[in-house]
Amino acid sequence: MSLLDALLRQGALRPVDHALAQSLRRLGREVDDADDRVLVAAALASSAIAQGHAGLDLSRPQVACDANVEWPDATQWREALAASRWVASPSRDDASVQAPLVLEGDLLYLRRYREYERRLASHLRRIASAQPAEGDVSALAPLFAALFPGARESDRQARAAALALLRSLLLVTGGPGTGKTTTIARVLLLLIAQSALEGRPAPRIALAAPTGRAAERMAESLRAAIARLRDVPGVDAAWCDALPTSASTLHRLLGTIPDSPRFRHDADHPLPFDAIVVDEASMVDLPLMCKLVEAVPDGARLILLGDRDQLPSVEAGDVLAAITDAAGEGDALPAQVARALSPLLGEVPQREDDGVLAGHRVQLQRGYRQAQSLQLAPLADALRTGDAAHAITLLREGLAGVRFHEDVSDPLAGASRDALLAPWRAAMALHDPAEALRQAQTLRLLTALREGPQGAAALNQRIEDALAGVQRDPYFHGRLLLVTENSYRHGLFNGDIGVVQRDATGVPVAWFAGPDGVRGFHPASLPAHTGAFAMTVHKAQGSEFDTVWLLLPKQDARTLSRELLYTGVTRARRELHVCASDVVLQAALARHAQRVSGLAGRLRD
Ligand SMILES: Nc1ncnc2c1ncn2[C@@H]1O[C@H](COP(=O)(O)OP(=O)(O)OP(=O)(O)O)[C@@H](O)[C@H]1O
Repeated sequence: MSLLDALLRQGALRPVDHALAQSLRRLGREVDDADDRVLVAAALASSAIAQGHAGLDLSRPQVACDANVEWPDATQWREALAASRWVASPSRDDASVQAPLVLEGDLLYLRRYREYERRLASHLRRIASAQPAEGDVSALAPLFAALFPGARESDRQARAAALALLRSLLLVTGGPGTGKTTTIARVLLLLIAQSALEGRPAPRIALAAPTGRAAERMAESLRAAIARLRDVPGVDAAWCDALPTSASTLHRLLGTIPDSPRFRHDADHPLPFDAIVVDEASMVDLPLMCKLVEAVPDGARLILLGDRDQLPSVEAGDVLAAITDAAGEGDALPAQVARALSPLLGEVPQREDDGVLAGHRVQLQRGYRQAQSLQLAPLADALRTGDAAHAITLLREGLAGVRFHEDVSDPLAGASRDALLAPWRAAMALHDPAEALRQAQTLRLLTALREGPQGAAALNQRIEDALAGVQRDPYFHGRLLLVTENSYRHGLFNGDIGVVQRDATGVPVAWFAGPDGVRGFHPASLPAHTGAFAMTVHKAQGSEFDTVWLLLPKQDARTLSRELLYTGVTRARRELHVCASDVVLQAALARHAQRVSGLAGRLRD
């Protein structure tokens, strides 16, 4: 049996991957080029995209496909591909490729994804190598010192802000509550003050995030940060007034064109902004990040905020991780940059300027948000670093606000059932949509899986049965909804959460938060949606809840990883419940949500 047939028989390929291989086989017969290894590689390069990889790594095919087969030897496989007419082996920056597949080293790409990577790398280099026009930062020194009193004691937030003045491309990475938004509010204030001091118009600033919920949270945090800035001595109220207070989704920022994968803003029609700040950058996939950087005008700043330890984007990507890998830790600065920033930062450790992204990243380390009642940081650290023994000890010994329900596989049965349902029952008693939406954010049951008895779909069903009865109306008062596709017509986006309320006449209305208060829709007119009492950790990215119940499956599953656990627990603000066995925790923490990508290599060269 051919390898292609074996993979198909094991269910390791989707019909679309197989169809690609079949069409190459048909064409290949005509021209005597139908090597099974080439067809298999083509099918796997296609299926790899669906799993979030940019392409197929010939030296590690099992990363994209866990079938039980004997894989070809990587060297011979590469040679067979290099000899095929369907495969181009261009130089890294060659933009003239026509073949459907592209081989670079051990990486085999579908041409389109190799193009996304090539264009993304080239535009990141363009942005990174541009120098902002304003060179001298000394005039800002008094304001800088007022904003960052610890600037000379290696405060990372101060480092990030100072770098933002000098760099067109900056990555600010850090876990939840490390002050990314606070720092950005200060950066933007400094840019506005700089323009004012130099008699220039205030910079045009855009704030964006990959989902509507993340954009809302970003705007909320920024408004809170601006309110605090008004009390800092030396800060002019007019500068605060010039700060942006709303954020949009990336799709809205770039301007979707109905039925087209393209956006209104692109390299030929760049965004009309001087500074573009993108939050939750770990959720941005390769095609979208490519289109974003292409639309960044020459001379504008791009600031990416995110947590690289979180799950990567669902679609092909892990772009933030690749960029941060290429940029290094950022604990030391290239000598020239360190000198230019010394009026603000004093002495800063220096490093060789070794690559186009060196000195373009700062990792914030200290957490500030920690509620007294929730001692999350040690657990989050153990999960992030995959230290299973320590994580299990912490869970068993107890941390404030954290409950370990060891070996519990059904939190809807037994003692925890009422505790779980109580906040949703409380939301059902409310008649004000804004209040009900607020209450809806207080608790979430997060799962690793979507399907199966411990998947989000089945759990939602059971929660809805418990709340409204088996014979319920599908849109019962208090039902939580999760939008699962982007709809520009509605202004509703994948990941948006709504709540159903019955009006005085009993008609159901689904309410969602919007930029100017709540907005109501008739349920029948909504874009695709599901229940939202339980949701996957993937869908919860970019959101936070007062109380999180994290349920792991009874058995290990490929979707489990340290990134999934870290993302899940860091959604909790006040209280965290973990339902899992030690065996599954250990298996999950031994796995990385790794993604195959050539981006870091392209950015390092
Ligand atoms: N240097 C600081 N000193 C004191 N408090 C701070 C400092 N930086 C941030 N905080 C506080 O920590 C909290 C979290 O800050 P912020 O929202 O900026 O973090 P974040 O990294 O953007 O979080 P998230 O990733 O969850 O959005 C805020 O209440 C903020 O006031």
